[in-house]
Amino acid sequence: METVAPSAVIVAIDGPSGTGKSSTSKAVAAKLGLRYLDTGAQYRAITWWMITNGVDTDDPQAVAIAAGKPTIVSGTDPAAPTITVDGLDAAGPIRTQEVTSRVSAVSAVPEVRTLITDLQRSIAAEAAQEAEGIVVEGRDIGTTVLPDADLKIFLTASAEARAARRSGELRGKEAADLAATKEALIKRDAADSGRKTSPLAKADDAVEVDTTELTLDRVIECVVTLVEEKRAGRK
Ligand SMILES: Nc1ncnc2c1ncn2[C@@H]1O[C@H](COP(=O)(O)OP(=O)(O)O)[C@@H](O)[C@H]1O
Ligand SMILES: Nc1ccn([C@@H]2O[C@H](COP(=O)(O)OP(=O)(O)O)[C@@H](O)[C@H]2O)c(=O)n1
Repeated sequence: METVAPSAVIVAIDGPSGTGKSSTSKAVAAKLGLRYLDTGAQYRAITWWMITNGVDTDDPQAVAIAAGKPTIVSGTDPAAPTITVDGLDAAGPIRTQEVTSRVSAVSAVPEVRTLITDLQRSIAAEAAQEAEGIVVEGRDIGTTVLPDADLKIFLTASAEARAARRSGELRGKEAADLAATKEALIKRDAADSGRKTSPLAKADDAVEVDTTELTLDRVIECVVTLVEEKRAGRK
């Protein structure tokens, strides 16, 4: 029988791009001594591998055939999360506009989702056994990857607020104007929400938090309180 640390807590945080999933999840995990997993980084990593290995990301069959080839490893320290592909540091390359524009097509391929979902579940199981638990952020964590999570959060925010946050992060030659950022973001949300396999969706039992008018600190505080309430309720 699996041994799970008695206090281990599994937190799923989902939502569209720019709602604050990564910032919130990292901070909550750091504050509460939990591990942290950025599942979007894993889909970005496999997409980066497809691009650098000449796989046509618009060809689902080609992506499916290649899906098992790269080895993706995620480091789950919230203070310094890492991601490698075949031993190479992928943290920088996975954030390019090219990867961002192709990741929805790659992540919609069922073979890709099966492989990455299995990887995510094994990382979460390890964190529940060997650590205090984990905060896992993505699009389908509460609905599909970890349906038995102790706490599920679904973050939302207006498209305007999300685009403003995202374009504030872009620098130099990759800087896009606000309208273009908003358009790209809405297109990616539509692809992620509309795909057949495990679309972006709020789980029925998730707590929805609209972050449009909230500071990041306020969102973090709110999620920390919810996790603490969960832990207290189990004692
Ligand atoms: N509530 C908030 N108010 C203002 N800015 C925020 C808020 N939450 C996150 N941000 C900022 O928005 C950007 C995107 O946040 P991020 O956590 O990467 O979102 P996601 O992981 O959902 O795409 C970051 O620059 C972050 O600092
Ligand atoms: N659990 C997840 C996480 C991400 N993804 C895919 O990966 C992409 C990148 O996710 P991300 O979290 O890095 O995106 P941002 O919101 O940070 O821009 C998403 O647009 C989805 O296509 C997914 O399909 N399922």
